[in-house]
Amino acid sequence: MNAAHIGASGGDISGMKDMGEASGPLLRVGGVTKLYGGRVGCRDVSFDLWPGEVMGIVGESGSGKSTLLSCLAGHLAPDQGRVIYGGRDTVAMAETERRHLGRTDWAFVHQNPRDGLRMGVSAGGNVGERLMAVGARHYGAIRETAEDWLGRVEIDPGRIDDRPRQFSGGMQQRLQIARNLVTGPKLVFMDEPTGGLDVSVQARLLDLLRGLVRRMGLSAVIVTHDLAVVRLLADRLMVMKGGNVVESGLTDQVLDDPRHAYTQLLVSSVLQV
Ligand SMILES: Nc1ncnc2c1ncn2[C@@H]1O[C@H](COP(=O)(O)OP(=O)(O)OP(=O)(O)O)[C@@H](O)[C@H]1O
Repeated sequence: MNAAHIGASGGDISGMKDMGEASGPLLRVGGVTKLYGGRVGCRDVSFDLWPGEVMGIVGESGSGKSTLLSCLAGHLAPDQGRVIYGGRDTVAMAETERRHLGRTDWAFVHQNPRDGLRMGVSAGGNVGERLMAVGARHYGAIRETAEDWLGRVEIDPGRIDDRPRQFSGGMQQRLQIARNLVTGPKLVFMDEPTGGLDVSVQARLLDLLRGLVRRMGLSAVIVTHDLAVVRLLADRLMVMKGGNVVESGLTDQVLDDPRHAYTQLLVSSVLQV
């Protein structure tokens, strides 16, 4: 997907004229740096994300994946750099505008479904709430859409009135995905979406995610330490180490022919498991 664009991303996003145009990148990340005191969270990260493209970010624990994702999604203010969406720098945006984007154009899937769901609200309420946040008002239509979405994420629509805590971990994660996707976001951030689940549950979730991403033509940035996740979902890959991107490229290319010694180690350590 978008192979013609691969490699077009670079460190310098100044002087680019097509920011925000329909034919241009959906997200332009330039020189994003976040320090925690003297410690590097992430340093000078730049890339373009094109419509319909899935970018995977991999690396060992502490490599800076979550810090970068938080900076991109506006949960954390970078010390330097720009995150251009729709022609506007979201770093410089007012908090209220960023929150609006979070309801309309963006979605964020947390590793722990408890961070992305309202545990005291029914499954249908969790999905319906997002629709209401973007203006839906008709109760019958909201409930119908919620039922449809429960089905799409393989949850029995008959359980629409159950609370998430009555669901298994895998079901909770699928409900979180339904809550996030029901409004048709343009860009989805995912932080270890299959983390903390049993292997068989992970496989089913991955399969479901892959289907949804492809069918909806979603653009996504997915953080994971699991190379199987990026192999299945990501068009392109960035490998992080010590807060820096050490290698990037088409997923299959990077995984099948890793250039950087660290990526070679990551790939070979998976093969040895
Ligand atoms: N709130 C914080 N305060 C201080 N240092 C932090 C904070 N959050 C992260 N760091 C440091 O920033 C670096 C990158 O951490 P980060 O959590 O982004 O990595 P990660 O690749 O997401 O790791 P994991 O896979 O374990 O979540 C690490 O050295 C970490 O110790």
